[in-house]
Amino acid sequence: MAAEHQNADPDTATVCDRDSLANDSFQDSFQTRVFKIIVIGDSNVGKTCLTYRFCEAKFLKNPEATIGVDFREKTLELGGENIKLQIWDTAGQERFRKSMVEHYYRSVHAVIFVYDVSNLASFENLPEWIEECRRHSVPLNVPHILVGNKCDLGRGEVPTSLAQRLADSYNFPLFETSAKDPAEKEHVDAIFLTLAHKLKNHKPLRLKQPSGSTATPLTSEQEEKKLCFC
Ligand SMILES: Nc1nc2c(ncn2[C@@H]2O[C@H](COP(=O)(O)OP(=O)(O)OP(=O)(O)O)[C@@H](O)[C@H]2O)c(=O)[nH]1
Repeated sequence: MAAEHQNADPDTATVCDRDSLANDSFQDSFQTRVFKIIVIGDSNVGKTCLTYRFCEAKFLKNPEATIGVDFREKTLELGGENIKLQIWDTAGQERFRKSMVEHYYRSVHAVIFVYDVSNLASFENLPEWIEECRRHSVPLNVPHILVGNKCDLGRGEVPTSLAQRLADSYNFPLFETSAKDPAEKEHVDAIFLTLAHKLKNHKPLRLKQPSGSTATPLTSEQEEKKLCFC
């Protein structure tokens, strides 16, 4: 199985949030605060490619449909503090979500909703994804972001004005970008950086070290990579 598309073991994947209190970040052994971000939306909108673009700074060619969940991690240095984003890339296809849905939403710190600007149905389905979050008790006060992906294909199906109206109605920030277009890399980074800044100030530092926090990211090399945006 390719390292970049390894599906997480549900048991392993939930260790970190099982041990953390709801909506509290926890510190890993390197004194880094860890935050869980879930990426949700219809199948094929580019959730995997967006996550990969941010974590690996590349466009993932020929991704397979996500089964259950993949997760990746990236550590950022913000204002002298290490912030680790643990990004849960969830399956859009219903048949691949069933057994995992409860895990996605548990102890989540932020939510990214993705639609495809060239696919109106993926935009029209957003309220259902938002409703699913509510059903699983994701607190309203955790940061939520709306992302229109595939802007390289044009916004013919979902103009910015339409997307902005929906974003305003929920009071979510809106980003439009492309995981494919290398020139959009900074915009993709900006999505995750915006969240990291919000999360950094969101909760006081939690000092307790969770026992057995052995969640395994897709690749270990991501942990080594640190971006300094100070
Ligand atoms: N043109 C274009 N294609 C993209 C972009 N992002 C992703 N794709 C393509 O869209 C398809 C689906 O991408 P994925 O990232 O696997 O989509 P997903 O939302 O993770 O899909 P599921 O795993 O089924 O939920 C692939 O063929 C990608 O190459 C983009 O920004 N522009």
